[in-house]
Amino acid sequence: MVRVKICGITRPEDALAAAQAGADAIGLVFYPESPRNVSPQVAARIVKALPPFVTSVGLFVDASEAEVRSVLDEVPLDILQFHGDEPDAFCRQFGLPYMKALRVRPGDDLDALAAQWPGASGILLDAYKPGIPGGTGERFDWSMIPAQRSWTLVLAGGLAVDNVRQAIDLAHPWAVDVSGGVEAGKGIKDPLKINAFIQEVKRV
Ligand SMILES: O=C(O)c1ccccc1NCC(=O)[C@H](O)[C@H](O)COP(=O)(O)O
Repeated sequence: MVRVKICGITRPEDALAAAQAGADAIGLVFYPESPRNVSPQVAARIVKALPPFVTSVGLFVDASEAEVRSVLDEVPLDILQFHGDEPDAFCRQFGLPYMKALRVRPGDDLDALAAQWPGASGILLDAYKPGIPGGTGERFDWSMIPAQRSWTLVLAGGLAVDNVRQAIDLAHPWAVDVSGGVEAGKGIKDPLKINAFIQEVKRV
Protein backbone atom coordinates (compact mmCIF):
# COMPACT_ATOMS: atom_id res chain seq x y z
CA MET A 1 0.00 0.00 0.00
CA VAL A 2 1.48 3.33 -1.05
CA ARG A 3 1.36 5.94 1.74
CA VAL A 4 0.13 9.47 1.18
CA LYS A 5 1.40 12.73 2.61
CA ILE A 6 -0.64 15.88 2.10
CA CYS A 7 1.83 18.74 2.27
CA GLY A 8 1.52 22.48 2.86
CA ILE A 9 -1.32 22.33 5.39
CA THR A 10 -2.11 25.74 6.88
CA ARG A 11 -5.48 25.15 8.59
CA PRO A 12 -6.72 22.60 11.16
CA GLU A 13 -9.79 21.84 9.01
CA ASP A 14 -7.55 20.86 6.09
CA ALA A 15 -5.51 18.56 8.34
CA LEU A 16 -8.74 16.91 9.49
CA ALA A 17 -9.99 16.57 5.92
CA ALA A 18 -6.72 14.88 4.98
CA ALA A 19 -6.89 12.52 7.97
CA GLN A 20 -10.52 11.65 7.30
CA ALA A 21 -9.73 10.92 3.66
CA GLY A 22 -7.03 8.46 4.79
CA ALA A 23 -3.80 10.46 4.63
CA ASP A 24 -0.87 8.89 6.44
CA ALA A 25 0.92 12.19 7.03
CA ILE A 26 0.55 15.93 6.75
CA GLY A 27 3.30 18.45 6.03
CA LEU A 28 3.78 21.83 7.72
CA VAL A 29 6.02 24.35 5.97
CA PHE A 30 8.33 26.44 8.19
CA TYR A 31 9.78 28.62 5.46
CA PRO A 32 8.79 32.29 5.64
CA GLU A 33 9.10 32.81 1.89
CA SER A 34 6.48 30.16 1.14
CA PRO A 35 2.81 31.05 0.68
CA ARG A 36 2.20 27.92 2.79
CA ASN A 37 4.37 29.02 5.68
CA VAL A 38 2.87 28.48 9.14
CA SER A 39 3.93 29.90 12.47
CA PRO A 40 4.79 27.44 15.24
CA GLN A 41 1.62 28.54 17.06
CA VAL A 42 -0.63 27.72 14.10
CA ALA A 43 1.28 24.48 13.45
CA ALA A 44 0.78 23.41 17.07
CA ARG A 45 -2.98 23.93 16.68
CA ILE A 46 -3.01 21.91 13.47
CA VAL A 47 -1.09 19.00 15.01
CA LYS A 48 -3.40 19.07 18.03
CA ALA A 49 -6.40 18.69 15.69
CA LEU A 50 -5.01 15.46 14.22
CA PRO A 51 -6.42 12.09 15.24
CA PRO A 52 -3.93 9.41 16.36
CA PHE A 53 -1.68 7.65 13.84
CA VAL A 54 -1.42 10.54 11.40
CA THR A 55 2.21 11.62 11.14
CA SER A 56 3.13 15.30 11.35
CA VAL A 57 6.06 16.35 9.21
CA GLY A 58 7.89 19.69 9.54
CA LEU A 59 9.56 21.19 6.44
CA PHE A 60 12.60 23.44 6.64
CA VAL A 61 14.79 25.16 4.05
CA ASP A 62 18.28 25.92 5.33
CA ALA A 63 16.95 26.92 8.74
CA SER A 64 19.50 27.25 11.53
CA GLU A 65 19.75 24.65 14.28
CA ALA A 66 18.24 27.18 16.69
CA GLU A 67 15.29 27.84 14.35
CA VAL A 68 14.52 24.14 14.02
CA ARG A 69 14.81 23.66 17.79
CA SER A 70 12.54 26.59 18.51
CA VAL A 71 9.83 25.05 16.27
CA LEU A 72 10.33 21.69 17.99
CA ASP A 73 9.88 23.37 21.38
CA GLU A 74 6.34 24.33 20.36
CA VAL A 75 5.21 21.77 17.81
CA PRO A 76 5.17 18.00 18.46
CA LEU A 77 6.50 16.97 15.04
CA ASP A 78 7.09 13.30 14.23
CA ILE A 79 9.44 13.70 11.25
CA LEU A 80 11.58 16.49 9.82
CA GLN A 81 11.91 17.20 6.09
CA PHE A 82 14.82 19.25 4.78
CA HIS A 83 14.58 21.03 1.42
CA GLY A 84 17.82 23.03 1.40
CA ASP A 85 21.52 22.19 1.41
CA GLU A 86 21.49 20.65 4.89
CA PRO A 87 24.07 17.85 5.20
CA ASP A 88 23.31 14.52 6.87
CA ALA A 89 25.00 15.51 10.15
CA PHE A 90 22.78 18.60 10.43
CA CYS A 91 19.60 16.67 9.67
CA ARG A 92 20.29 13.90 12.21
CA GLN A 93 21.06 16.06 15.22
CA PHE A 94 17.44 16.60 16.34
CA GLY A 95 16.79 13.02 17.42
CA LEU A 96 13.85 12.61 15.04
CA PRO A 97 13.59 10.64 11.80
CA TYR A 98 14.17 12.86 8.81
CA MET A 99 13.57 12.94 5.06
CA LYS A 100 15.88 14.72 2.66
CA ALA A 101 14.24 16.40 -0.32
CA LEU A 102 16.26 16.33 -3.52
CA ARG A 103 15.30 18.44 -6.50
CA VAL A 104 15.96 16.38 -9.58
CA ARG A 105 17.80 17.82 -12.57
CA PRO A 106 18.49 16.13 -15.90
CA GLY A 107 21.56 13.90 -15.64
CA ASP A 108 21.47 13.51 -11.85
CA ASP A 109 22.70 10.19 -10.45
CA LEU A 110 19.97 9.68 -7.89
CA ASP A 111 21.64 6.73 -6.14
CA ALA A 112 24.82 8.75 -5.65
CA LEU A 113 22.85 11.74 -4.37
CA ALA A 114 20.75 9.67 -1.98
CA ALA A 115 23.91 8.07 -0.56
CA GLN A 116 24.95 11.49 0.79
CA TRP A 117 22.17 11.26 3.40
CA PRO A 118 22.72 7.82 4.98
CA GLY A 119 20.74 8.85 8.07
CA ALA A 120 17.60 9.68 6.12
CA SER A 121 14.57 7.48 6.67
CA GLY A 122 13.37 8.56 3.23
CA ILE A 123 14.50 10.49 0.18
CA LEU A 124 11.83 12.77 -1.26
CA LEU A 125 12.31 13.45 -4.95
CA ASP A 126 10.84 16.67 -6.25
CA ALA A 127 11.14 18.79 -9.39
CA TYR A 128 13.95 21.31 -9.77
CA LYS A 129 12.92 24.89 -10.40
CA PRO A 130 15.59 27.57 -9.90
CA GLY A 131 15.01 29.70 -6.80
CA ILE A 132 12.03 27.68 -5.53
CA PRO A 133 12.90 24.97 -3.01
CA GLY A 134 9.61 23.06 -3.16
CA GLY A 135 5.89 23.07 -3.73
CA THR A 136 6.32 24.12 -7.36
CA GLY A 137 3.52 21.95 -8.73
CA GLU A 138 5.91 20.71 -11.39
CA ARG A 139 6.95 17.17 -12.12
CA PHE A 140 10.30 15.77 -13.19
CA ASP A 141 11.30 12.92 -15.47
CA TRP A 142 10.21 9.88 -13.45
CA SER A 143 12.13 7.56 -15.77
CA MET A 144 15.31 8.82 -14.05
CA ILE A 145 14.32 6.99 -10.86
CA PRO A 146 16.33 3.76 -10.49
CA ALA A 147 14.14 0.66 -10.40
CA GLN A 148 16.33 -1.03 -7.77
CA ARG A 149 17.10 1.20 -4.79
CA SER A 150 18.72 0.84 -1.40
CA TRP A 151 16.83 3.92 -0.18
CA THR A 152 13.19 4.66 0.52
CA LEU A 153 11.49 6.77 -2.12
CA VAL A 154 8.89 9.42 -1.40
CA LEU A 155 7.73 10.77 -4.75
CA ALA A 156 6.66 14.41 -5.05
CA GLY A 157 6.36 17.15 -7.60
CA GLY A 158 3.30 17.99 -9.65
CA LEU A 159 1.29 14.96 -8.58
CA ALA A 160 -2.48 15.08 -8.95
CA VAL A 161 -5.38 12.68 -9.31
CA ASP A 162 -4.82 12.37 -13.06
CA ASN A 163 -1.16 11.33 -12.95
CA VAL A 164 -0.52 9.67 -9.60
CA ARG A 165 -1.43 6.23 -10.84
CA GLN A 166 1.06 6.46 -13.70
CA ALA A 167 3.71 7.72 -11.28
CA ILE A 168 3.17 4.82 -8.90
CA ASP A 169 3.18 2.24 -11.70
CA LEU A 170 6.48 3.61 -12.96
CA ALA A 171 8.39 4.40 -9.78
CA HIS A 172 6.86 2.13 -7.10
CA PRO A 173 7.45 4.66 -4.32
CA TRP A 174 7.01 3.97 -0.62
CA ALA A 175 4.86 7.09 -0.45
CA VAL A 176 3.60 9.96 -2.56
CA ASP A 177 3.57 13.59 -1.48
CA VAL A 178 1.20 16.19 -2.89
CA SER A 179 0.52 19.83 -2.23
CA GLY A 180 -0.60 21.97 -5.19
CA GLY A 181 -2.52 19.10 -6.80
CA VAL A 182 -5.05 19.07 -3.94
CA GLU A 183 -5.43 22.81 -3.45
CA ALA A 184 -8.22 25.29 -4.13
CA GLY A 185 -5.65 28.10 -3.79
CA LYS A 186 -2.12 28.42 -2.37
CA GLY A 187 -2.18 26.87 1.10
CA ILE A 188 -5.92 26.20 0.99
CA LYS A 189 -6.71 22.55 0.48
CA ASP A 190 -9.77 21.24 -1.33
CA PRO A 191 -11.32 18.30 0.57
CA LEU A 192 -12.81 16.84 -2.63
CA LYS A 193 -9.43 16.89 -4.36
CA ILE A 194 -7.75 15.36 -1.31
CA ASN A 195 -10.34 12.61 -1.24
CA ALA A 196 -10.09 11.90 -4.96
CA PHE A 197 -6.28 11.82 -4.81
CA ILE A 198 -6.17 9.40 -1.88
CA GLN A 199 -8.86 7.17 -3.41
CA GLU A 200 -6.81 6.98 -6.58
CA VAL A 201 -3.63 6.07 -4.68
CA LYS A 202 -5.34 3.41 -2.59
CA ARG A 203 -6.98 2.00 -5.74
CA VAL A 204 -3.63 1.34 -7.42
O1 LIG B 1 5.06 24.23 -0.43
C1 LIG B 1 5.94 25.09 -0.39
O2 LIG B 1 5.70 26.29 -0.59
C2 LIG B 1 7.35 24.69 -0.07
C3 LIG B 1 8.29 25.68 0.10
C4 LIG B 1 9.59 25.34 0.40
C5 LIG B 1 9.96 24.03 0.52
C6 LIG B 1 9.02 23.03 0.36
C7 LIG B 1 7.72 23.35 0.05
N1 LIG B 1 6.80 22.37 -0.19
C8 LIG B 1 7.11 21.02 -0.27
C9 LIG B 1 5.95 20.23 -0.72
O3 LIG B 1 4.83 20.65 -0.65
C10 LIG B 1 6.12 18.90 -1.28
O4 LIG B 1 7.04 18.18 -0.56
C11 LIG B 1 6.45 18.88 -2.72
O5 LIG B 1 7.28 19.96 -3.04
C12 LIG B 1 5.28 18.74 -3.62
O6 LIG B 1 4.66 19.93 -3.98
P1 LIG B 1 3.68 19.97 -5.25
O7 LIG B 1 4.50 19.89 -6.48
O8 LIG B 1 2.96 21.28 -5.13
O9 LIG B 1 2.73 18.82 -5.12
